Amino acid sequence: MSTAPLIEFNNVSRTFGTGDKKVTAVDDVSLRVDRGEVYGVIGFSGAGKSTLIRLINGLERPTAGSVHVLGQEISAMREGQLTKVRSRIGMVFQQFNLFHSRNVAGNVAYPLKVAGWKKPEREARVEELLDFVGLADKATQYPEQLSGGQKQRVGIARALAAKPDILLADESTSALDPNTTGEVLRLLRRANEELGITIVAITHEMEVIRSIADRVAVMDQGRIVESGLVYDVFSSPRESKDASFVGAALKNRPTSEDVRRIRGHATGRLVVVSLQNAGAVSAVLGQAVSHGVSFEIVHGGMNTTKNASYGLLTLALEGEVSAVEAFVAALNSAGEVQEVHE
Ligand SMILES: Nc1ncnc2c1ncn2[C@@H]1O[C@H](COP(=O)(O)OP(=O)(O)OP(=O)(O)O)[C@@H](O)[C@H]1O
Repeated sequence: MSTAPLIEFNNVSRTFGTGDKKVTAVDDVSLRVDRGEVYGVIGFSGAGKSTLIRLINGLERPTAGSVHVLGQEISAMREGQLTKVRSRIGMVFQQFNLFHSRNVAGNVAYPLKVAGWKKPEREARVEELLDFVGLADKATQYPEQLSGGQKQRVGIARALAAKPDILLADESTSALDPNTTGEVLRLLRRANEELGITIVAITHEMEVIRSIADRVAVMDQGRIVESGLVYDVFSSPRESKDASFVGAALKNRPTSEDVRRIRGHATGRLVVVSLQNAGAVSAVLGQAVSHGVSFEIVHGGMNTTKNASYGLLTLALEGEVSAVEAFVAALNSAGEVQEVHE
């Protein structure tokens, strides 16, 4: 099997407007998404996530750089050539975008009709998909009769219908309540694991990245400020070069705002310790008294990603300078310690 990435961005920028009104929505982004992975992109509103996803299916064109999808340079294609590549990309939307005049089966069948599937094959495929998303009993119902989570499951079945290679999920759970969010995320994860589909999920919700992504890119003002395996990005106590609020929030590292709040009640040396080996860290914390040090946990906690736990604790340490120094050294042997800069 080819090891070429399924999606590759090379120094891609997309600007809108000119002069004073110029906005750089995507700024010199390079990334690659491999076959079979779930790639998450997280950032606040306006970070450039939607523009990035639209560059993948050719709805936007870069102002600079190139975008390759499924081995073809999509950014260099004429409109007419895009149809074929787009037929191999499914998309799930925040607002579901279902056809209200069609029932559930009709919505799922739609892309198959467009792709020219014959009726018997279409019907068999729709049945298979509704089974997969757990809505076999809702085939003849209409979207307005469904809950938000059910609507999104129809959206996912429709996106998977024509057996695409790539699924783009654009804030797929942002319109849902927490319970339903879990249900939809579990379904996306199954689509990846059981059907082998490559997923690119853009979101402002950490929960989405934590539960389904293998790798994550943190986007801020059009740039990717940090990227890597979710576990590595979330568990590293280091601040990124372009320390961003998103990055701090992702890792549960205190922002300067948090530090000001912490300083309202805690004195002492502030350190962040990584909980990659939580048992070892607890053991050291248990020895604080014998070091002549007292500590207060002022920020952080444990979290879980798709396949591991991680966490960062921020501690305020009190005691003689040398005692605190020795205690920090002991902590550092259990989990990486970083000072909190104020
Ligand atoms: N067609 C356009 N014309 C002008 N500016 C645009 C256009 N599309 C996006 N932008 C601007 O580019 C920046 C990035 O927008 P984008 O929608 O990609 O961000 P986002 O992270 O997806 O945010 P949101 O979640 O709010 O959609 C914003 O400042 C936005 O106003």
